[in-house]
Amino acid sequence: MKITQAFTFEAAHRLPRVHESHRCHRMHGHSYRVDLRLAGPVDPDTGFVVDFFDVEAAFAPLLQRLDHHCLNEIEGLTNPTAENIAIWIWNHVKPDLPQIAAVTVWETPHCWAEYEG
Ligand SMILES: Nc1nc2c(c(=O)[nH]1)N=C([C@H](O)[C@H](O)COP(=O)(O)OP(=O)(O)OP(=O)(O)O)CN2
Ligand SMILES: [Zn+2]
Repeated sequence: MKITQAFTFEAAHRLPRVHESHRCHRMHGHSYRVDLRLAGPVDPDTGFVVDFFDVEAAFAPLLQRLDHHCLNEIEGLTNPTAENIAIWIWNHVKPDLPQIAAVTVWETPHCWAEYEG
């Protein structure tokens, strides 16, 4: 069974590795969405793979580090592409949510990166 919980945060970033003529070289912001997908058996007692409340609690400290921050200033996110943000979230959330199966980072409603570990 797979379950997914979505979160949103606002953040600023710039992409230091693109050419200075690329508009994303300049500081700008996005309303990000993060989907955490978890996979595993349904517990016959609870009916849950994982309680959504537990997913929320596990992700809360990371959300706090991301929301209304400049992503480039976060350790491990000096090049904060959607791909690198997805990997960073995976690496930080995996110890508390071992059932994690995919992290999807939506930079805009049309562009996203999905990491499956
Ligand atoms: N593979 C990737 N390509 C790009 C990434 C990325 O993370 N991975 N990131 C960017 C920039 O961050 C850029 O800001 C993306 O936003 P954009 O698609 O330009 O959308 P905007 O909302 O900023 O612009 P509109 O076209 O006006 O909606 C670029 N490439
Ligand atoms: Zn951007």
